[in-house]
Amino acid sequence: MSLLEGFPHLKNPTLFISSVFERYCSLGSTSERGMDDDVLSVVKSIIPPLTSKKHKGQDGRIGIIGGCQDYTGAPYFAAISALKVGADLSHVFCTKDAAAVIKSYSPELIVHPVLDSPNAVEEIEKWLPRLHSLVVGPGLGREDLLLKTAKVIEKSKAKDIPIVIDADGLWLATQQPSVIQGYQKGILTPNFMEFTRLYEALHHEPMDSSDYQRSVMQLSVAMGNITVVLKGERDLITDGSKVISCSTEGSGRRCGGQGDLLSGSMGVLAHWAYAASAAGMIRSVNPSVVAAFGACALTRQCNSQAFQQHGRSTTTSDMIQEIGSAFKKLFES
Ligand SMILES: NC(=O)C1=CN([C@@H]2O[C@H](COP(=O)(O)OP(=O)(O)OC[C@H]3O[C@@H](n4cnc5c(N)ncnc54)[C@H](O)[C@@H]3O)[C@@H](O)[C@H]2O)[C@@H](O)CC1
Ligand SMILES: Nc1ncnc2c1ncn2[C@@H]1O[C@H](COP(=O)(O)OP(=O)(O)OP(=O)(O)O)[C@@H](O)[C@H]1O
Ligand SMILES: [Mg+2]
Repeated sequence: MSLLEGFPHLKNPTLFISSVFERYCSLGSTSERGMDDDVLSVVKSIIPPLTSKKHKGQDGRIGIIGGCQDYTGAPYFAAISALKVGADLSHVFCTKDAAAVIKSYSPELIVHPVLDSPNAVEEIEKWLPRLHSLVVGPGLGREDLLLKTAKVIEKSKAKDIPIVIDADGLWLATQQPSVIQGYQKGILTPNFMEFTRLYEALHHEPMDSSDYQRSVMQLSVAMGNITVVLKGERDLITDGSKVISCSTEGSGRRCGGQGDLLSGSMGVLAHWAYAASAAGMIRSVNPSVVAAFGACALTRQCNSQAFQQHGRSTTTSDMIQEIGSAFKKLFES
């Protein structure tokens, strides 16, 4: 379908983008394919052009907070995915013993072994003015590091930086919802278990598993209308006003690490979406929702492409190899 079909009166692309989004949000589930196309067109509009006029760093300096003795893969997957999506620099803030391991996976990442140092918050705070967005949680663990992380989140909010909270960052949000509650540039990306824990902590009752759309909307509202992405067979995305779903075809392969690819990608897209919004290129659309949809579609497309080649042996590293071509197929064609 032509993008302007149904909107012949709209000449202004900004208004057009707002309108397709409104139309998407208010439709039922019967024409999801067309709706996906409409939201994808909004995502396309936030992607910065590649020009010779830019300096290194302008398309994104992303920080990942996570990486401890047990988990080194998760922060690596998130950080390398951010680079592969198009960020210029990707920083990982992890513990000392995780740092050497993460560095050895890739020379492309900047790795700061600070998380378990006594002045961790100050060490990370130094970098915040140089970061465009933060992804908190992949491979962070659930121990005392969480307390330091809560302080970093507070400092980042004060600087108005988009913050994606995933994995063990969601454990922290479950213990202490106020750390992110009401912060409009915050995005939560729970899997089913993480969502259930968070829902039950906030609502003090079991979740109604017959109506996930309602539950995800309720959670977003309880969290002060921040954007929540419930990952699953269809990813449900809401900022508490409407629920949109992403059902880009993936595969039946559920290897660990796909969520890290998702949160790392979302970190970059959140920066781009908020930059596009600040420049007046998108209006009446929540940039967090746009970023969330883009990252979900991309992750699922990577999964589908990797599965076509590797079948049951597909791993997250295979999906990361597909980021370039999946991005091109979804957003640049
Ligand atoms: N290679 C790595 O280093 C990886 C580390 N990871 C890290 O591992 C830590 C724990 O993450 P988890 O995702 O395991 O945390 P959770 O405590 O949320 O565990 C989820 C568990 O629930 C199960 N589950 C998921 N969906 C379900 C559903 N619909 N119904 C029933 N059970 C379901 C999963 O099998 C998993 O064991 C995090 O720090 C995370 O970042 C993961 O990101 C995976 C990759
Ligand atoms: N049943 C499913 N069908 C298709 N895609 C799915 C399904 N479940 C999850 N996904 C996709 O996989 C991606 C990661 O979701 P998942 O629930 O595996 O996250 P996670 O448990 O946090 O992963 P990780 O192992 O990285 O922590 C999401 O983009 C989601 O769209
Ligand atoms: Mg996860």
